[in-house]
Amino acid sequence: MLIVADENIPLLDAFFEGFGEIRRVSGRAIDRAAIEQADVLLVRSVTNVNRALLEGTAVRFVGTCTIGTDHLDLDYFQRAGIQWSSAPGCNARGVVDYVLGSLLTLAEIEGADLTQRTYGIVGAGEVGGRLVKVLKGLGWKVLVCDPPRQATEEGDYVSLEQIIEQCDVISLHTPLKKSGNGSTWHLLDRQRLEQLKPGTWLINASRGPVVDNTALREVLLEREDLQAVLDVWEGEPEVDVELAELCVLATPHIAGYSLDGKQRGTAQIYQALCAHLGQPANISLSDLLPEPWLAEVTLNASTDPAWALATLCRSVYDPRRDDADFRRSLVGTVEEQRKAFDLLRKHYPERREIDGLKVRINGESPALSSIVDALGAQKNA
Ligand SMILES: NC(=O)C1=CN([C@@H]2O[C@H](COP(=O)(O)OP(=O)(O)OC[C@H]3O[C@@H](n4cnc5c(N)ncnc54)[C@H](O)[C@@H]3O)[C@@H](O)[C@H]2O)C=CC1
Ligand SMILES: O=C(O)C(=O)[C@H](O)COP(=O)(O)O
Repeated sequence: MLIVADENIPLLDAFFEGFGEIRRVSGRAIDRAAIEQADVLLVRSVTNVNRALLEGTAVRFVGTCTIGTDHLDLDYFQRAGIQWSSAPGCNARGVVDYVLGSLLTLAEIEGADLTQRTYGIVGAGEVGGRLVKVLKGLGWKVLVCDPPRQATEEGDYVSLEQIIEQCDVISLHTPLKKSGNGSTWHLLDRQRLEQLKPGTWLINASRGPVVDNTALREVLLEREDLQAVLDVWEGEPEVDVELAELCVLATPHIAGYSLDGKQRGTAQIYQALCAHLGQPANISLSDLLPEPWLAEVTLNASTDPAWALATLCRSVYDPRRDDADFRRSLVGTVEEQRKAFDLLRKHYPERREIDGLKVRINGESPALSSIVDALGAQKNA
């Protein structure tokens, strides 16, 4: 069996060498010639997999080690009888940690009290659902907009219009659906961006085109009260540099780039391929994932809760480092910037997730205890 795989998929040998030959290719360079003889194609989000790529090849299984599937032509897969799998939820925790880190930075810059804001989460699936749980666990006011879930599930949902009217913070976690019923392309268009409440913080770690980037640039230029955090960009790896400069935090699509999340994505696709081939999945991620570099954090019971929250989040991840690296890369020609975008992602440093962190509290503190619980970190007696 020949497996053609994006070279940026971690643990390729550990999970897939038993299946046959693995041929590594740069994700953006995967073309028909590269996959002509392949039986299995393993990709990440940068490879568009569609009829033009697949028709006439031997590929019968496509795995994407990502949550998002907007780079896959699923209708064509169905028509052509091609099996496929994504990795639902694999890096959702990483995105939650990114949003928490962004909120801490915004609060510091604005001198704002995070406990007094109203949060609007748009899209309450793997990422948004976990984020809602963390924010509610912290005792913060959260509104949730998810029309597809609202149509099929019980729950307290509001409309996007209510989110725009009532929320001080809006975080977007919908998939990108480019057209048709339920399209999320330019979900935040110029009109909706103009309607944002004074002082709104807008965070987009979903897909770039969910926000009209040109309109956002223009609105940010007109309205100094708005603050934006962008991890994803229309047209990435090419980025609107002026828009990036207007953002409080700008990062190169790394919100979900925890080591745990990336390796979990590979493990999920391994399991899906085993199921496709009718084989047992004997390799376990827990045997491969290294111990976190930071095993434990100790807090004194007298620690201020806001300080404790910031310390715990930042001990695991602080998006200001990624923001600084990204801004340094926004120089030179467009081609150089595109390469830099990909290189920052390819050589991303090890980052772990908050729920792998052990926290020891010296003494009794119900306030600190509930913060640790809300973050999903582990309490060490
Ligand atoms: N920046 C990054 O590194 C990452 C970005 N992502 C992006 O985040 C997206 C969401 O991820 P998950 O939560 O795992 O997906 P999911 O599929 O579990 O949840 C998406 C939710 O959005 C809802 N939704 C769909 N259309 C909507 C609309 N118009 N308004 C409000 N809600 C709507 C769905 O009903 C669903 O509940 C992914 O599709 C991917 O594009 C995911 C992981 C990492
Ligand atoms: O899982 C997703 O969806 C994401 O957005 C991934 O974090 C994207 O990572 P790459 O596939 O672009 O490396």
